[in-house]
Amino acid sequence: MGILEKIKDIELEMSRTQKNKATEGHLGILKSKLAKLRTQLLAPSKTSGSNEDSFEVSKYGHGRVALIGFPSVGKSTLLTELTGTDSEVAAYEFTTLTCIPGVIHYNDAKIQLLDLPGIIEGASEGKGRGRQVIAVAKSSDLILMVLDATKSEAANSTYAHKEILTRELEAVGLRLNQTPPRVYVKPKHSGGVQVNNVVSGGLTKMSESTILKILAEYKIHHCELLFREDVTVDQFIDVLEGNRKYVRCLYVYNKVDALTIEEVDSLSRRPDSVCISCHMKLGMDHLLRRTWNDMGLVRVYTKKTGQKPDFDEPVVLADHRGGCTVKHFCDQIHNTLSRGLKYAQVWGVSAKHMGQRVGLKHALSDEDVVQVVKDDGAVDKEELKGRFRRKNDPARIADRVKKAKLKT
Ligand SMILES: Nc1nc2c(ncn2[C@@H]2O[C@H](COP(=O)(O)OP(=O)(O)OP(=O)(O)O)[C@@H](O)[C@H]2O)c(=O)[nH]1
Ligand SMILES: [K+]
Ligand SMILES: [Mg+2]
Repeated sequence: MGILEKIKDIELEMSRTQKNKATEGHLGILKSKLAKLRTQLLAPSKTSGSNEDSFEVSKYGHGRVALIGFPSVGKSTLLTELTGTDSEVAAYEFTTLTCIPGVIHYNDAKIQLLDLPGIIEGASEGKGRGRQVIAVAKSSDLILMVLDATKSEAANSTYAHKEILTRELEAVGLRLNQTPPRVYVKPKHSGGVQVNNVVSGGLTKMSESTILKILAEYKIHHCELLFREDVTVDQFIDVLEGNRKYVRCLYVYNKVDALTIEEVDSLSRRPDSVCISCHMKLGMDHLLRRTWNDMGLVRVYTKKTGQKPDFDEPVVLADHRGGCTVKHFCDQIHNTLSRGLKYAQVWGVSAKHMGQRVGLKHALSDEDVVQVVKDDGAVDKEELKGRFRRKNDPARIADRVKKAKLKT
């Protein structure tokens, strides 16, 4: 039996199984099996094995945004509108057949925007060019899920489209607008499974026996588990699979020119949603602003002692877990800068007061001004190491001894 058939079988069994306390463990095992099969499906050594028709284009700029959506929702029209790059637009489906990159210039940053072929239900299992499209989505810092607003309320199909696409992306390990579950697994050689949970109110979404059954499915018999969050079975499996990608997603409803004001109003109130019309050039500024906010890019203006800040060319820092720090800023300018830093002075939102003196760990905010003060007296650690190495180099020692002998 092929992987796809096995997946179908398990999905069928799951749909037939009633959800209650008694079946929780069994469902947990089925979900783990499903997750493992899907991971197998993603493994690169598939029949063709080659990725010559992959859509991968090289990364460019300070971040990458992918346009994901059903055919003919207006992805290419949007790319052309935001970047000026031509991508063929037509009324028929599957006009775009490959990945077309463009660049958004916004707030002195360059953001790579990727137009992609439309995807349909079954994309994660290889329908259409679904797998290649999803691979590009996985490599992005933000996904713009483009939806056709005219197909919304009446048939409720925009809702359906959004759910279908979300399911397709989830099937390959993408998690939209979620944070990684705060559950930690420490494998051990013996001692069985030890469950520590620091969640007030305890774990309400799965029992300890379900946890053990799922662990057994992953052949984990000895480990220390720490739950800092009341997670679901699915989230727990995500932790064990370990290959999930957590990415931000904005839902972009295009073609609102064909809707009433009331309909637009209701769509734009949905979470993480933006209404636009490429034809009427509506909502573009708003979309760019939301894109910028979601990417978490930080602009830092540099300043030299006794001079005015340089507001022309900021250093743009990409989102780092735990924020963009003075260290990230220094590294972006030069890889040795942080070593010689005495302190940095900061003006802006992140500073407690104007010109606050801070160290490398200080987290910077967008549009901060930073002045680096170098410690000229301090000897560089790397330089010291180098000196030590040179001094103790056997060849040099031998050389020194030889010279000393010659003198005497
Ligand atoms: N009414 C209206 N039509 C639009 C708008 N934006 C795009 N369209 C039309 O929608 C159709 C599809 O546009 P495309 O940009 O080719 O859509 P796509 O998502 O790139 O399609 P594929 O590449 O085939 O997946 C074209 O006929 C566009 O003119 C809009 O804001 N309003
Ligand atoms: K089209
Ligand atoms: Mg297109």
